[in-house]
Amino acid sequence: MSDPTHSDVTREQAEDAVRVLLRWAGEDPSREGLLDTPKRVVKAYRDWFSGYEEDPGEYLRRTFEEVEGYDELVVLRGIEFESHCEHHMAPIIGRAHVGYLPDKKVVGISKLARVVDGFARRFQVQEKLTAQIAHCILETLQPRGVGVVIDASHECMTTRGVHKRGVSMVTSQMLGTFREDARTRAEFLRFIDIDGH
Ligand SMILES: Nc1nc2c(ncn2[C@@H]2O[C@H](COP(=O)(O)OP(=O)(O)OP(=O)(O)O)[C@@H](O)[C@H]2O)c(=O)[nH]1
Repeated sequence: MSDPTHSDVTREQAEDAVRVLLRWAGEDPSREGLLDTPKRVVKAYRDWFSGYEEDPGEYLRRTFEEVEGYDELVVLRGIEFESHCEHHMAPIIGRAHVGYLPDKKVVGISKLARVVDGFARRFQVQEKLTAQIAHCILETLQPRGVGVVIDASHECMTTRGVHKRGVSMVTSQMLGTFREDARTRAEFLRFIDIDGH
């Protein structure tokens, strides 16, 4: 496990910060059950926040030329993701639905899920996450339109704060034809049928 390339904080310092939080909560970080906890937490953070090491747009650079004639809607729905809210550093668990109307360039479909993860694995606000995914696809793939809908639950309001379970937040970002043409947008929304998930 290496330190993030952009960070000026070492792994040892990050582990010390975890020990401080444990002590602050009333724990003894030197008791046996907690000895390896700082190491585990830092490892988990490298996983949860690996998005800072990525340029998600890079996933969309390789396109399929053989399918250049395809000019209808492409939708990947129900992309599970895990993120963390930047307010409480609590998990955001949800699904993203991503569609685009190609203009010559078509990508490998898994790359849309990689773009979602690249932005989700950072500290986020759901509206920002939704917009970042849509704008990244628009700028890199230059399709005629992009639509992103995210349906997610925020642990900052289920396990703490207002303690409301079974609540999900839905956000959408429509760009290009998805914004301008009601029929394209309606077809996308019909395809994703978010209540069906
Ligand atoms: N719009 C939006 N709000 C979010 C998101 N994630 C967390 N929040 C909200 O951010 C707000 C932060 O409000 P504050 O009043 O500063 O924080 P707080 O005292 O912890 O608020 P409570 O959660 O109400 O206890 C809360 O209302 C959260 O529910 C998100 O992705 N989008």
